[in-house]
Order: sequence, then structure tokens, then C-alpha cells
Amino acid sequence: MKRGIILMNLGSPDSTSVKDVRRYLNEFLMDERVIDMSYLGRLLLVRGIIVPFRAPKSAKAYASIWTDEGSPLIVLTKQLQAALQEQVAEPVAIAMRYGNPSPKQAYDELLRREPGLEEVILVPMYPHYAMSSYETAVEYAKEQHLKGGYTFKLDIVPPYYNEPHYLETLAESIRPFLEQEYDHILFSYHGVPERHIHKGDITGSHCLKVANCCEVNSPAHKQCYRHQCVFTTKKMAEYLQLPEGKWSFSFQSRLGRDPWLQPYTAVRFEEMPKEGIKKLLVVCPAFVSDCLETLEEIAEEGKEEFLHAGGETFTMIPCLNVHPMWVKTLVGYVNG
Ligand SMILES: C=CC1=C(C)c2cc3[nH]c(cc4nc(cc5[nH]c(cc1n2)c(C)c5CCC(=O)O)C(CCC(=O)O)=C4C)c(C)c3C=C
Ligand SMILES: [Fe+2]
Ligand SMILES: [Fe+2]
Repeated sequence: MKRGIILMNLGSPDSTSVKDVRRYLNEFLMDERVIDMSYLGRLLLVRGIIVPFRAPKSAKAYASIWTDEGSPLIVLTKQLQAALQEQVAEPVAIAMRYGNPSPKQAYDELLRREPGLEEVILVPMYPHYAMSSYETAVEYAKEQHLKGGYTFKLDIVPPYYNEPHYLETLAESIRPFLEQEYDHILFSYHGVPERHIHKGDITGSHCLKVANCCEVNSPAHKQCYRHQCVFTTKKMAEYLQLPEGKWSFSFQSRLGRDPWLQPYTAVRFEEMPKEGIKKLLVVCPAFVSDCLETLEEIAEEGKEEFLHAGGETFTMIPCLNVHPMWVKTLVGYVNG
């Protein structure tokens, strides 16, 4: 079987210019799986309010983390592509949900490198299922596959939040940081609006409705982002033998005024020093590559908030990025 591999991530603006950031935010936020309103409502909100105000601020934030090679998210995804390519014979390409390269560009690259391609394995760079991350990436890749009339089969790796090799890898990436003195380890996940959790509940009656919903078995968990984040966190506590009370989880990056999953990371940074948590470790398992949300929102802004509120040390644990065990885990996924 002639196969190819695509690592699919979210994407970044082409540069830190306000013009490029505006274009990127317009594409991102006009996605109906991200801002789930009627087309007209979304157009008015995104083009009229969010993007004009957010683009200059986001451009500044991107400028603070940008490297000579470009956006960290893209650079790190390319480094992962190169590291995986060293381990497998099949051509490996990257694709982004927003911006470049698109899935179509990735399919065409794979076809150039492997004429007669029969199967493409798409690995979403998201361990957890959310309508606004995993689902939109996969649906976009499927749509471009169909529209392009490609004859190769498209195989998609399911969310791996509970997959033992992924969990082992995440634990291994955290373990060295536990050797230093710390009061608490915070697992901070990208947030989503609560409404998205209700929308994804295939039972219509479980998520955020049943007491302790994420702990009570339900078919809804297959698409419940909160359940999957809680599961990953609890497994880390178990694998790393974290003492009770020394770990917790929260949700970051809220946009707008609607209720999002709680507790909010930014609020916890303010509260924790007052609870006696002075030495903090933070890890962001919703991201497999470091990006704006980890490097700027957490490692820059979050650190400042925590220290300003009375914290003493703040240590950011990097994402899996090009961890050799992560590369090995990916080899396992593409080899089935
Ligand atoms: C990890 C999965 C992600 C989910 C779920 C997610 C939901 C989500 N995001 C926004 C709005 C923004 N997110 C932004 C950046 C961003 N988001 C993710 C991942 C998830 N988002 C990543 C990896 C990044 C970083 C991209 C990079 O280039 O480094 C941004 C852009 C930056 C900014 O202006 O803050 C926005 C906007 C919403 C509304 C949402 C769920 C509804
Ligand atoms: Fe996001
Ligand atoms: Fe739940």
C-alpha cells in the first residue's frame, strides 16, 4: 500500500503584521464550528467587533513569541514532521486548519512525492475532541479530499486523550519537572464555551446536566471535551503519583462574555498565591506544539499575573513538541 502521512495543526498568521493577523482571525472566527451563530450574526460580530479590536492586540502578542523562522506553532509542527520523517519510509507532510499549508496543498505534496498514493493517514494535533479544534480540522480535511476528487483513502487518527502511549509520553515529558520543589501543578486546557459542550452531547441530557457528569459513564464522552480533559488530567495524577490537593485543572483563552468551561486559568493565577500556592508548575496538554496560547498567554502573561498576585516561582512545562517519545508514539499511530 502506497501511503502518506499528514500532521494537521491549527495554523498561524503569515506574519505579525496587523493585516495578516486580521486575515487569519477573520478566517478562524468565521468558522461556524468556532463562532456558532447564523452567518449574518457571525459576520457582524467577527468583522464588525471582534477582529477590529483584537487584531492589533493579537499582532503584538504574536510579535512577542515570533522566531526568525516564523510562528512557533508552524516551526514546531515542521520540526515534528522532520523528526517523524526520519523514522518512517512514507512521505510526511503538514497541513493547517487556517492559513497555510491547506490540506489540499498537503495532499498535492504527498502525491508529488508518492505518485500512485493509495492511503493518507491524517493525525490531528489535538489529543481531545472539540467541535472548534479536532472536528473542524477533520471536516475541513475531508471536504478538501472530496472536492479535490482524490482517489486515495483518507484515514483519520481518533482523539488520543486516553491512549496509553500518549499518556505515557505526556507523563514522561512532565516527570523531570517534578524533581524541583513545587507546591502545585496546574493542568491548563484551552477553554470552549459551555454551549459547545451541550451541543456536542449526543444524549442531549448528560453533559453539564448530570451531577459530576464527566465521571459518570456516558456515550456523550466520545465527543465531550471536558470529560476528555478531566480524563487526561486524572491519568497524569495517577501515572505521576501526584498527591491529592497538589494538582488541579483549569481552562484558558476565553473569548467574549458567554460562560466558558471553568475554572478560568487567569482567575486561578490570581487566587492560588492567596491559598498558599507559591511555587507553581503549569502544563497545557490540549496543545501538542507550543504556540501563542502557551508561550504568550501562559508563560508571559500568566506568569506575570501569578507573580504579581504573590506567587514566587512559575515554571512552564513545554508541550510535547519534538520529544523523542512523542515521535515514537506517532510512529505507532501511523503504523496502526
Ligand atoms: C487546543 C484546542 C483548541 C480549542 C478547543 C480552541 C478553541 C477556540 N479558540 C478560539 C479563539 C482563538 N484561539 C486562538 C489561538 C489558538 N487556539 C488554539 C487551539 C484551540 N482553540 C491554538 C493552538 C491557538 C494558537 C495559534 C497560534 O498561532 O499559535 C486565537 C488567536 C489568537 C488570539 O487572538 O488570541 C483565537 C482568536 C475560540 C473562540 C475557541 C472556541 C470556541
Ligand atoms: Fe483557540
Ligand atoms: Fe461531562
